[in-house]
Amino acid sequence: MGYTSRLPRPRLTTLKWSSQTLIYGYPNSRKSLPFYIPRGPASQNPFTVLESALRRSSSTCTSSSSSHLVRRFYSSETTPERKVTVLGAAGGIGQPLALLMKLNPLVSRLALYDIAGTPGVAADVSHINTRSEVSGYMGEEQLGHALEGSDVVIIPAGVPRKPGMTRDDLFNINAGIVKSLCTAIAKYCPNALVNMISNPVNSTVPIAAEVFKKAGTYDEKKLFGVTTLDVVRAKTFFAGKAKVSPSEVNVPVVGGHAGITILPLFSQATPKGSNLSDEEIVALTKRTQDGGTEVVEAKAGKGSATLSMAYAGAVFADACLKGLNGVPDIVECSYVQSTITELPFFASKVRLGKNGVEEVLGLGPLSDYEKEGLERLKSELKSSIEKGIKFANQN
Ligand SMILES: NC(=O)c1ccc[n+]([C@@H]2O[C@H](COP(=O)([O-])OP(=O)(O)OC[C@H]3O[C@@H](n4cnc5c(N)ncnc54)[C@H](O)[C@@H]3O)[C@@H](O)[C@H]2O)c1
Ligand SMILES: O=C(O)C[C@H](O)C(=O)O
Repeated sequence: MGYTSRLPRPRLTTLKWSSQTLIYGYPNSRKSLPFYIPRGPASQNPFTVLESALRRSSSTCTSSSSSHLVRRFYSSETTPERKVTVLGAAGGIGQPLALLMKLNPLVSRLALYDIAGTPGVAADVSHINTRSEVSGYMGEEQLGHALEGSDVVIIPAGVPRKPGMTRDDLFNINAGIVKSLCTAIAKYCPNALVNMISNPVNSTVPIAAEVFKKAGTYDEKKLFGVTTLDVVRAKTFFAGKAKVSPSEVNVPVVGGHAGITILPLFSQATPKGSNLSDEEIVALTKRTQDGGTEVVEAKAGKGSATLSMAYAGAVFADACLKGLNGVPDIVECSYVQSTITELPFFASKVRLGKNGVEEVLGLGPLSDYEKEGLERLKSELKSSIEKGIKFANQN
């Protein structure tokens, strides 16, 4: 693949340390592409504005981390070392997500992996003077290096939709990609938290679970389908109608991540008192369910949501890192193994902690409209889960 195939022995090695720069490259090869990794002091971190935005919206549903605790965990002296790996890092989501993770002061090592194009993305992102050391990996033979020692693995690898397609139409290509990436995760970083973005999420998460079970590494607390973009959309659309600031809104979104399986619970939206009519709630629900399609159609064949997804992915990964670091009361919606309905996987609020999922929270009181929506989504979600499980065990 690309430049790696021309290299004698593509083993990344630390060639030189200085107080500012770590140079990764290939020993004895003048052709190798060194990555210059700035190691500036945390005080130069330009992330402050984005950091506070992430902190504010990191409670998709709720977060009550006190500001002094957040400050303590963000200080460079006490923040633990955390490695984050992005698989599919050169893609439409992968690139802005790599940027956002480079801006996150909780990350000390950022590994960027793709089947093509990673050296350029890694070199580019590595010039940003924030805490983390960046390294790029390309081609299957480097996947293990990308994953080793990782605390959080984010997976936006695979093909996106074009107009007229459902997310399930991506299954034939993306199921195999997810299966092989998860096989490598089981081998190289079995304890990492896995944030699955690749569609169809309703099936790719069960595929990942089956792969981990076969490898003997499955821990249901560590596998997440990223449904944060549904929450981000629900907040934005609700705020527009209720004429409040989107950053003040909280709306849980439950179920799954495709069409009617996306169920926003506007009856639980805060701030309360918006007095939206039943018709307005129905329209907001439909717009949230069709949010992905709205972007796919607007992009007219050039892919699906990338920038808003990178933002949502960064918010969710940030919440996972805070949980790992022991920040209390980190609650996000995510598609996880669940017993809150009869379905084995279901999206709901989850409390994140040092081991991943600390608690899967219940649905709370539902309106009659939401109760109907819940019953309506179950058969589609069930068959997407079964399709994923069958694929993982047949292939
Ligand atoms: N969960 C969500 O809310 C959500 C939102 C938006 C998009 N998505 C999904 O995310 C996925 C990626 O979307 P995108 O717009 O970034 O697509 P993209 O085509 O722009 O990028 C995908 C990247 O994956 C890489 N890739 C392909 N096979 C790989 C492999 N085996 N290992 C590593 N990398 C590999 C490609 O080289 C490419 O760089 C799609 O499946 C899309 O449907 C999910
Ligand atoms: O809609 C898509 O295909 C991408 C993603 O699932 C989204 O919700 O934007």
